[in-house]
Amino acid sequence: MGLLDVNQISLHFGGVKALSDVSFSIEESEIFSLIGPNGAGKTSILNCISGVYKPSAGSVCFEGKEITKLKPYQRTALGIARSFQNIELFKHMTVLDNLMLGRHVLMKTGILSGGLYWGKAQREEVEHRKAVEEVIDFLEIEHIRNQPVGMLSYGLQKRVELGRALASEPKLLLLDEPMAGMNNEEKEDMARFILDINEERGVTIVLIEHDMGVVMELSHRIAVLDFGKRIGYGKPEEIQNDPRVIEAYLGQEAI
Ligand SMILES: Nc1ncnc2c1ncn2[C@@H]1O[C@H](COP(=O)(O)OP(=O)(O)OP(=O)(O)O)[C@@H](O)[C@H]1O
Repeated sequence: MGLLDVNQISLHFGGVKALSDVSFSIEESEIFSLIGPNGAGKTSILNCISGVYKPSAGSVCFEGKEITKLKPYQRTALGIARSFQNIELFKHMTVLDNLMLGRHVLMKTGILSGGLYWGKAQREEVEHRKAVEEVIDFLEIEHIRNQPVGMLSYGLQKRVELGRALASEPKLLLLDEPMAGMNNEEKEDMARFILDINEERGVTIVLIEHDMGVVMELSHRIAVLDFGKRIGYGKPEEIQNDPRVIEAYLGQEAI
């Protein structure tokens, strides 16, 4: 049993088989990448893990408990956080406020009880602020903490989105193309943050990324998808030497 077990999941949209009988197991503290051509089913898997999609068959287990039927917010509360392929932040709000929203799932005092127990709510607010300030330090975004997110460069917005996911103190972080659209310097920064999140904060990471240099360098293990099927599974060097993977994906990338 791993931290996350995906057991024989299939996902159909009408006649389209987005996923067919896909299984893998992710160990605690791993960086695990999902790779494959466009439309192979990578984002669909992330959606089945985060609860946006319910698989047509199969199950998803987190820390040994089945979560297949849980709603996305219930999975977030268990410690599963994600970033999106297209940035999904509140653009008119500041960096700080966006990160505070990331803590929402951990807040015990609601608006009503906050009114009734003012002292308790205030203490909780201070604690959340402290945790968010720590994420701001970690991601080196002090200088933009009070700026509206919509004013920031694309690379910084991606970093803030990562920060919002981190603010919920996840055990498992799902990253869907965190480096897409970035220049080389921004990519290097993002790769360093992903490594630090994994090594220093002990967060297990599922990464979807098209840059094979980044994938092979960061990943402990990889699953390769093609037309919704798992065609490769193993350590980076095993994947790089797997004839089926080379034929379906890596060879095509090289061309
Ligand atoms: N909501 C949906 N409705 C219908 N078909 C969908 C839906 N979501 C995904 N699909 C289909 O499922 C298949 C897998 O898509 P998915 O987005 O998971 O692939 P991907 O590997 O993430 O691709 P990319 O690298 O382009 O993001 C595709 O054929 C896609 O068109």
